[in-house]
Amino acid sequence: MLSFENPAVRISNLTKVFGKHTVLNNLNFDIPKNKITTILGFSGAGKSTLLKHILGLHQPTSGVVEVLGSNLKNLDPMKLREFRQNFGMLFQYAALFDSMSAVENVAFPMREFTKLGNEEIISKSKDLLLSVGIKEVSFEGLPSELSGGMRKRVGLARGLALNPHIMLYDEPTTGLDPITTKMVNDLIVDTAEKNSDRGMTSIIISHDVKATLRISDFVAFLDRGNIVEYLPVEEFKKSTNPLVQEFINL
Ligand SMILES: Nc1ncnc2c1ncn2[C@@H]1O[C@H](COP(=O)(O)OP(=O)(O)OP(=O)(O)O)[C@@H](O)[C@H]1O
Repeated sequence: MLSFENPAVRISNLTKVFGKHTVLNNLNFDIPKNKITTILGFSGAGKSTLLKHILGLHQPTSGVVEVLGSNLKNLDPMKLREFRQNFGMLFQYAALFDSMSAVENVAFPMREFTKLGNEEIISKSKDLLLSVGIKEVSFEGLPSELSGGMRKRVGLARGLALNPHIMLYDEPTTGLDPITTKMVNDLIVDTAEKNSDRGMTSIIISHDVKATLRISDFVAFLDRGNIVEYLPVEEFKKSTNPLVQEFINL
C-alpha cells in the first residue's frame, strides 16, 4: 500500500460499523498533498462513508483519521467546525442557494467565516468566478438561470472561496452530459494546477473510470469497505486485480 510523508490525510486502522454492517474494514490509507487522488468503487462500497470520516462528520468505530496532521478525534465540535474551513467541496448537484445570485453564492462562505469587508468579498467572489470561467454577464444570475455546467463552475468557485487546503469532489460529474462532464473534469485539473503553488490537495469520489484514469495522479479502489488497490494512475491502469479489471472494463 502506498504511504507518504506528511500526507494531507492519514487513515489508520479505520473501521466503521453501522449496526451489524461493517462498512469500512480496518482501512489504512494515506492521501498525498498537492495531488489529485480518486477513490473509485461500486455503489455501496463505502466511499461516502469514508469521505464523511475525512470531514469529521462520522466518528470511527475504531481507528484514527488525521487531516493535515490533526487527529480529528481531538477536536471538539467548535474546533471541528473551524477545521472544516480547510476543506472546499463540490457535490453532485452543486448545492447552490437558489435565491442568491452567482456572486452572492460565492461570497457566502466569506461572509460566514471571515471578517473581510463587503467590497473585498465581492471583488474576491468576482475574481473566483472569472477564474472558473464565469463571465461578468452571469455574475448576477440566479442558479435557475444558469446551465448545469455553469452551476458547477459557480459551486467550484464557492468551494474555493476560503482557499481550502483540500478540495473534495463527491461524484462531481454524475448525471451530466458528456460535454459538461469533460468540462468539469478539465476544470478540476485546471483548479488543481492553479492552486498547486499553495499545495492544495484534490480528493475525488467517483464512478467514472475513464475520467479518473485521465485526470488523477493516484487511484484507490474501494470494495466493500476494503481498499483493494491503490497506485499511481499509470500503474493502476495495469492493475491485475480482478475487481479493478472488472470495473475498468465495464
Ligand atoms: N448512517 C448510516 N447508517 C446505516 N448504514 C449506512 C449509513 N451510511 C451508509 N450506510 C451503509 O453503508 C454502506 C456504504 O454506503 P456509502 O454511501 O458509503 O457507499 P458509496 O460507496 O458512497 O455508495 P454510492 O456510490 O452509491 O454513493 C451502504 O450499505 C449503506 O447502506
